[in-house]
Amino acid sequence: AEQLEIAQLGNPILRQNAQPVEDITDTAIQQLIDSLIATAASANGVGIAAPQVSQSYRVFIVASRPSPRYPNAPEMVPTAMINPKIIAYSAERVKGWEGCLSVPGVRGLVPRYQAITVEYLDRQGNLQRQEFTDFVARIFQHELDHLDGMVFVDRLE
Ligand SMILES: O=C(O)C[C@@H](Cc1ccccc1)[C@H](O)SCc1ccccc1
Ligand SMILES: [Zn+2]
Repeated sequence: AEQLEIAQLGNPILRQNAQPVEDITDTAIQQLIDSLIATAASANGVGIAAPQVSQSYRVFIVASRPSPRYPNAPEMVPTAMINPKIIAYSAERVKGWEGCLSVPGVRGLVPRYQAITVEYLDRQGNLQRQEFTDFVARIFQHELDHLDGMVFVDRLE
């Protein structure tokens, strides 16, 4: 699949509220998912959201893997999450370092819920309900923000 250009902060597409996906079987959506996976891999990302490749749809990829800053992050198969939402979250929030492919060269300490219960449709259209903690929870919240026109620098305390 093709690698797509990543919109940079200042591009209004990053500030829009993305649209829900109506038809998951649409080949355009399936191709978008493949391109998102390829783009995240080539950019060494652990996640990427459709608005970052200028497609204002509610879909993102979570692809956690160990990194120097998060050495015990789980190795995940890159997972497409369509029309995702958080249905429960922990009281406590944890600060952690984040970066963003749309904000190069910037790192910041961002407070995120330590544990979340989420629902999303997978690329086969099956409803998934899962609990994520720590780094994977952080990536999910970072990517969900992108669908709501938010960027991590908005959350720096
Ligand atoms: O722009 C994005 O959405 C990709 C983000 C994903 C991320 C969110 C929260 C915390 C860490 C990463 C990153 O830019 S991907 C690059 C990266 C990879 C591992 C650790 C930190 C940053
Ligand atoms: Zn980002």
